[in-house]
Amino acid sequence: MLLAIDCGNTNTVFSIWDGEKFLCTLRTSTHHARTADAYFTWFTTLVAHYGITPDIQHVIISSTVPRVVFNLRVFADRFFGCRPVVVGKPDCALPQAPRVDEGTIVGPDRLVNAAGAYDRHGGDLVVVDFGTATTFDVVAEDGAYVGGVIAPGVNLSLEALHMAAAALPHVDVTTPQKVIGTNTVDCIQSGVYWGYVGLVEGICARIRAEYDRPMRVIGTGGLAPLFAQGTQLFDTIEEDLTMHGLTVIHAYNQKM
Ligand SMILES: Nc1ncnc2c1ncn2[C@@H]1O[C@H](COP(=O)(O)OP(=O)(O)O)[C@@H](O)[C@H]1O
Ligand SMILES: CC(C)(COP(=O)(O)O)[C@@H](O)C(=O)NCCC(=O)O
Ligand SMILES: [K+]
Repeated sequence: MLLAIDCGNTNTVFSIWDGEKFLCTLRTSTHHARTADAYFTWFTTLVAHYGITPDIQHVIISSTVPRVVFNLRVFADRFFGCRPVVVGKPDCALPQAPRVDEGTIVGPDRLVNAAGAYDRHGGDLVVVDFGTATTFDVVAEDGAYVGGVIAPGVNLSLEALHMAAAALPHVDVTTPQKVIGTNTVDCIQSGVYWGYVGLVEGICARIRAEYDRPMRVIGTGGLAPLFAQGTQLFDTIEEDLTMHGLTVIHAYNQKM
């Protein structure tokens, strides 16, 4: 069995892959100070709760936070006796090398999204990932990551508004009932929700115009289903896309 770990700037997600399906998906906040022992205590408690007795032989890690990788490596080594594959490190091969400016270190999550999306859909894609940042990853005809767009994430924008304006409260993102808010909270929710719908529609339209070939748009990340309610933009929403990409890259490295 494979343990796939996707560490974002906000959340770290663990999924157990038995070769055919994911047995479970566990989520914790991202903390570089969390020790290998703490990961294991949390992990064993939750898998027992789900009635799973995993037999982990392999671990693959993608992390947008470099500092957490050390403790995750120790976790893999100490508890599963294996050396993890870490996406973005020289010893992790990718099915298609990215084509970007020399010296650019592409976020591993974006390389993983590209590999997962290409495996499921073929090339000529935009993957929109609603994470801490909202990222747009362009996947070429041959499956290579060829660039994209990074925009501030939805929750980051809400937090910035609350921090900068003395009279504005912190609010959660939801689908507003109306565009014209008649109280402060509704006004903020409308601004962020419809602002983001406009942002993703506008950026994808411009990507399509510049790319000059038909492209499909795939949405992923925690907030993707919420935004899919407000636009016809997405061909599909796949919440497990990053995890799927990790299984694809792991299988590719096994064959090497
Ligand atoms: N279903 C949800 N409803 C509301 N907020 C969510 C949901 N899922 C994720 N979030 C929030 O969206 C943001 C991005 O989450 P996530 O996709 O886990 O980011 P990352 O991969 O960058 O760690 C976080 O602030 C998280 O709390
Ligand atoms: C853009 C990101 C911060 C997104 O991270 P996330 O929202 O998943 O936490 C991450 O992919 C990153 O640090 N990228 C490095 C720069 C780049 O991809 O070009
Ligand atoms: K992201």
